[in-house]
Amino acid sequence: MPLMKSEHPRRPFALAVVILTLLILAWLPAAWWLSGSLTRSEAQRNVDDIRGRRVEMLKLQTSGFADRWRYLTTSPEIIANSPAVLRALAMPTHEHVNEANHYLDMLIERTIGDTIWVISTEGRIVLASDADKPTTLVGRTLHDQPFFRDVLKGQSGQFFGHGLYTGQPGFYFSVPIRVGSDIVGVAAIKVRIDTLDALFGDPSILISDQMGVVVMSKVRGLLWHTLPGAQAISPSLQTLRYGKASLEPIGLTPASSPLLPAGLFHKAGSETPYLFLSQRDGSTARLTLHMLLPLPELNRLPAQQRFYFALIGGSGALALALVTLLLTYLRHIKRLGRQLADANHELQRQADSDFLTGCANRRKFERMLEAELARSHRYGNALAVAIIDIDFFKRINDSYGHPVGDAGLMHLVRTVSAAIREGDLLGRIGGEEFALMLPQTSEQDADTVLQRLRAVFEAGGFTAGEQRIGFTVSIGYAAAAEADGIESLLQRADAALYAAKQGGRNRVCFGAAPAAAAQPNA
Ligand SMILES: Nc1nc2c(ncn2[C@@H]2O[C@H](COP(=O)(O)OP(=O)(O)OP(=O)(O)O)[C@@H](O)[C@H]2O)c(=O)[nH]1
Repeated sequence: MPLMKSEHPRRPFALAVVILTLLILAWLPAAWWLSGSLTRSEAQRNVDDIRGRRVEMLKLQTSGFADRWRYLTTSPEIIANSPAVLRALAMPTHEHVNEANHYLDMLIERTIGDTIWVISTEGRIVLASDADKPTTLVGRTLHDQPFFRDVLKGQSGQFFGHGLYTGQPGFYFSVPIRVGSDIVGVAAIKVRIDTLDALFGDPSILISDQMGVVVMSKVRGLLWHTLPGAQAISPSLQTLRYGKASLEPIGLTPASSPLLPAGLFHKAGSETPYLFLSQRDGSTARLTLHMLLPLPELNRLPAQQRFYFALIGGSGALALALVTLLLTYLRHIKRLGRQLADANHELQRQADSDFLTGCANRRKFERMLEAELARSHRYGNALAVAIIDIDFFKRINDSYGHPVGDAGLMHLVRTVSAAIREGDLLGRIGGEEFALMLPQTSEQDADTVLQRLRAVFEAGGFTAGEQRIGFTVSIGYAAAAEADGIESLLQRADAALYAAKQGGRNRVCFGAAPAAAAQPNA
């Protein structure tokens, strides 16, 4: 029997690699999903944070703008009731006109407006905040402009349009100037889109009018474009109000990427997600402030997901590898331990066995006899020991050769082993000398067993090649006495064997104990 089982040492690790590969294949999709949801929730947190801050900012901008707008819209009423203006209209002397122009100049400074005009009922500008400037429109006629024509008919309020002479777009606020029930003129104030632009430092802010058209944006590409949800405007009205026959939509579509938080937009032609916020104040009911903020950092979400995947997937795979290898290693160590124990057991068996016949050798036989003799002394059990020796064995060796002699020895072991009980033990204690231990066996029982054995050898034989070879055995035995150690017991059996040989061989002799020694359970 080989000392170690010939298991290939790499096999458990090959199995571990297969298991690990399967585990990693199952783990990777889970890690990808995990990294996606981690990226998404982190992006959601960031966007919520930005949205919260930007909404506050937009509210502040809107309320600041609304204050200025309110003052702008109430200015025409102040002008219409100004004594200086009324005086200049009633009595347009050089002095009254100068005084009124000076007043209008002071007033415009306090608003975000660009120009104040007082227009006569014929539509001619008679007073202006910029009357002393070369670019002034004093003396020009505005009778076709809605902010004059409609106001003269009794309407008043806010108008959007393009300057008749400058072509510049802007908002006009105008009211009729009354003396008693008569309309004696129109007070108007204009604020240019450019001026509104300059009010806002933030390029992400834009303003739309009540039609949903962008009327103020620092980003030129957005100006005069329509926002999502804008009203349909007829081409004629578009030309009249905005000086354009067609208005393009701004091109915002809701962004739908699995990694992006909800509520973001894409602008046509750009991959960058945008945050779009709107804020309206009651006093600027016809204007809405918006914030269109690009969030380029969100373009990195796929890269971030890949990074998390590398991190989560990699560390998970590493942990799986370590656990799998550790478990495999522990299993391997356990298996090696088992193999070592088996090998030790086998070594012990071989150390205790006779190399030729496989029965117990002298060392083992004496150890077992020692233990059995101690048991016999402790419990008073009977114990018999016999020594069996082949008669004229030398002749077999000499006649047929040593290998045939060996076969004879093996025949003896086979024959004796088949004839004895399970608790009995046969050991080879010399060249062709065997000892037989018979526990729980009295002298008489031993005699019976040994006589039968002797007879079996006498009648039987073994085959070597073509030959049938027989031999007889001589047996000497002794029964354990109280004072016996294994030496004295074996000595008596040996002396009995000697007697059997002397007595003519092929016989069984008993080696009685000295008279003083009592024999248990004889
Ligand atoms: N084939 C073989 N022969 C062995 C072995 N061990 C001892 N012998 C032989 O056993 C023989 C013992 O011879 P002797 O002691 O003269 O005894 P015997 O020929 O059996 O004669 P008696 O015992 O007096 O009947 C010797 O020739 C040994 O060489 C062994 O392992 N194999």
